[in-house]
Amino acid sequence: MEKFDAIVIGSGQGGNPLARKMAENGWKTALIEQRQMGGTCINDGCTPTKTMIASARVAYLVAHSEDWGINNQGYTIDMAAVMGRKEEVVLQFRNNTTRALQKAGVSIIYGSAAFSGIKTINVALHDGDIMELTAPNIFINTGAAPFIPDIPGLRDVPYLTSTTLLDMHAAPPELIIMGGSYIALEMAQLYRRLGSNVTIIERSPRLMSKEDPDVAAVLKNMMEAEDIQVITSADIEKVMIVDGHLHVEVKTGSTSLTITGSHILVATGRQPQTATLQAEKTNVTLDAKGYIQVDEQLETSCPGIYALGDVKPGPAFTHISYNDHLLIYKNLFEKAELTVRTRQLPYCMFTDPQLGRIGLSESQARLEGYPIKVARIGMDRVARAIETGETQGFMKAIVHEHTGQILGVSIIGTAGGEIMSILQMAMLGGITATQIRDMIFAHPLYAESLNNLFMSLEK
Ligand SMILES: Cc1cc2nc3c(=O)[nH]c(=O)nc-3n(C[C@H](O)[C@H](O)[C@H](O)COP(=O)(O)OP(=O)(O)OC[C@H]3O[C@@H](n4cnc5c(N)ncnc54)[C@H](O)[C@@H]3O)c2cc1C
Ligand SMILES: NC(=O)c1ccc[n+]([C@@H]2O[C@H](COP(=O)([O-])OP(=O)(O)OC[C@H]3O[C@@H](n4cnc5c(N)ncnc54)[C@H](O)[C@@H]3O)[C@@H](O)[C@H]2O)c1
Repeated sequence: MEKFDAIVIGSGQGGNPLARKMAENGWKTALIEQRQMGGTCINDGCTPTKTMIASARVAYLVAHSEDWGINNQGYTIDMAAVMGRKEEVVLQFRNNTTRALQKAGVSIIYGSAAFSGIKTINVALHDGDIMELTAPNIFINTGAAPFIPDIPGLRDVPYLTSTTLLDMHAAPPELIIMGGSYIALEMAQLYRRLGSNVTIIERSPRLMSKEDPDVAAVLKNMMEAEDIQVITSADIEKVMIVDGHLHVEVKTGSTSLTITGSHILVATGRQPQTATLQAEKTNVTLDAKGYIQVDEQLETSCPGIYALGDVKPGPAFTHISYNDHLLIYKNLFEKAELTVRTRQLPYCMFTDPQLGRIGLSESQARLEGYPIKVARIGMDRVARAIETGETQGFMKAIVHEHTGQILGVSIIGTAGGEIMSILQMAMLGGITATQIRDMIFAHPLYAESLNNLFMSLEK
């Protein structure tokens, strides 16, 4: 049995920087990965999707170039080039990750890890051997994988997940998407722009159902403006193949529909990758859904074993996994007393235009009884948006009525995530709505309209 100071299971967005820093601090560190370095974000998630979304946006701009007074003679999509570009960026990020870990002296072990005892791990190596490891400090960063709901017929058809869709070398002619949240909306617009006919089928009454109704309404308009069919309040009753074509039987209210298509993408959420970890051999507790339970400092019920990223309950974003590593690292090596309780939770959905979000939504703030004022301005009143011809969406900020502090932000519009981040900084620094109303921003930035956003409170 080989002894280490630290073992990281999974090359996720928290595990990689943590392994590197521990090794740089002199800890003998092993990182075990069963697939590819870089985990979901680099290989199947953020990096490939955002790279392809960039190609899809170019296709959209070329298709609509006449709106900006530019005529063109038509265009074709070179899917091999789109995929090649995506694969190059993924490879670059994956190789950078591997190099950084190797440089720091991390022992990278390719194989599938499972606990064999409290602080001991067996790795089923890719060559068929078993390697035994032990360490006083173990960090579980095994992430999540697509959740496939139990719908009659679904498992009998060749359904796609976000991972397998990204491996297709042609856009599906008719793509049915189950789900109406992050993955569904980003993929719907991406593949529509690459030539697919797309139908979204969402169980909740609206898209992105955790967001405010006005946000969901803009998202629905955005999808429909690109001829993406959106069906909400939908119960999928059955999936089958008829004459080589997919049929999805849907009930919405009292109406029954059959949606047909060539491909179906299941985007109904993700589940933690803990099934093969054999956590029962340690004192690590899982919840009913298989997530690893942690305290506010991300330590599991077994002292010395921590969990980072999507494998624990809570928001599943790359930046959260990354911040998990920072919290653990600072607590272990710098004697900080950081907890997850007070940290900010920004996020951005990369539809075009983007949805940038942080803090309380308007509905949440009202439900929780905060005394609030709502600042709101349509993007069609933002000078920069009018000039660039991209006026979909709005900026909205939830402001505490008495203190002027910003409690939450929803920006749906071009550069929505970037504008949200400006207000995130204001929230962190305690800068009030009035201060931002009167601040000088360079003209004519999108940010300049933050003046007008907070002027709307005076009306
Ligand atoms: C299509 C898509 C798009 C996304 N876009 C965004 C985005 O734009 N922004 C954003 O913030 N988030 C996005 N996400 C979410 C983001 O990818 C995850 O939150 C992020 O990757 C965090 O992952 P992690 O650190 O928990 O682990 P992961 O990155 O999931 O890595 C876990 C690793 O552990 C390995 N592993 C699992 N079990 C074992 C085992 N037993 N032994 C050894 N290795 C094991 C896995 O192979 C994997 O490589 C997206 C996700 C998807 C699917
Ligand atoms: N830009 C980003 O940050 C980004 C992008 C992609 C993914 N992600 C992360 O990946 C995770 C997974 O994303 P996701 O969109 O798959 O999951 P999700 O959990 O956000 O949404 C799943 C959606 O599927 C719907 N649904 C569930 N069962 C259904 C059914 N039987 N029929 C129809 N609809 C059904 C739900 O109502 C929900 O709207 C998210 O937690 C997100 O944090 C983030």
